Amino acid sequence: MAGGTRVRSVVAVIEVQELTKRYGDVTAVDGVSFRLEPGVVNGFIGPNGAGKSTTMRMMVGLDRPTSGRCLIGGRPYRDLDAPLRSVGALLDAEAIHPGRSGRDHLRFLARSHGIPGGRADELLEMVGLADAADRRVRGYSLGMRQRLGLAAALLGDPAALLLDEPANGMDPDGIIWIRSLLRSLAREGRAVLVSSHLMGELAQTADRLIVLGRGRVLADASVVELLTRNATRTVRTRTDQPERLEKLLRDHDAAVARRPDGTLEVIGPAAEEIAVLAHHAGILLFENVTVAASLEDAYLALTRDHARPLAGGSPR
Ligand SMILES: Nc1ncnc2c1ncn2[C@@H]1O[C@H](COP(=O)(O)OP(=O)(O)OP(=O)(O)O)[C@@H](O)[C@H]1O
Repeated sequence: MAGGTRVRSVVAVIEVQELTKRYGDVTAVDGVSFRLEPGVVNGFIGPNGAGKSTTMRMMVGLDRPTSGRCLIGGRPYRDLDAPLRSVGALLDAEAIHPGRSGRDHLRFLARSHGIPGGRADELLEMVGLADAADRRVRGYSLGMRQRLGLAAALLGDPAALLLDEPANGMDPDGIIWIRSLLRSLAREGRAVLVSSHLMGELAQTADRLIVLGRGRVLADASVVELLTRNATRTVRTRTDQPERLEKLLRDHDAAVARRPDGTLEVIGPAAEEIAVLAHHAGILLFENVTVAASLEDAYLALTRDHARPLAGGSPR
């Protein structure tokens, strides 16, 4: 990829400071602060309507904050000398002019920013659109538009990337491709912010996760920290005396749920402690395993009470 080895002149640290956006009675973004460092993939995750897109739009000056600011290498986006070299953004893949070909779209953007036209062809190749480059964007699928949007975001070889749901509309191969692309962009020293409302899309890609709910940051931590702090360890235990074991565990302050097949799901004691208790009580265990805590569980636990009621429906 272009620019991988050269020293970057643009500082990629991005500081979002107390950003707030109100639309009438709705506070879409409510005092959001975070910092993006070079070389890190930051997952920006939250339920529908949490305020991810609005935050990202404000970061590049597409929406005006009610209060707060975003500084890119110490300056607001509008004051950057070469914005496309500082921040590449994919915010709305549908916004591309439908009558132009993919190649014309990129060449037009390149020309208006003083970037050589050859860079457009290089990027079309990289995002897998070389064969479709001369077709009108009108005929592109959503996944193809996302690829074109990504190429546009990368035109200026930017130090930071803001990508709003880039995997939306991509096929499984596309999703795998985008994961490895984001990792390699970060390895080259770029700061990456990538949003999704699906933890599965970010779990294997992000180093850090910024979790948003109802316009507020609920967590900003590394994937490992988030897992240890928020996921609950469960032990699955099977015995021929489930009633006795359940009572014994409850007497030792464990939370126990009995499943229809008779296995017990235990929250509290570790598998070793359960084995020792059962042994002393003369209860035989057929199975006693720790069920790995998933990032999805941690995310759900965090956002459970922070889904925004969506118009015409109940809170999700
Ligand atoms: N132009 C607007 N006018 C009025 N309300 C808006 C506008 N843009 C966003 N909102 C509201 O702000 C809130 C945050 O929306 P936003 O699109 O930023 O959330 P999101 O986290 O990106 O959601 P999704 O995952 O669904 O894309 C929502 O309640 C939304 O309805």
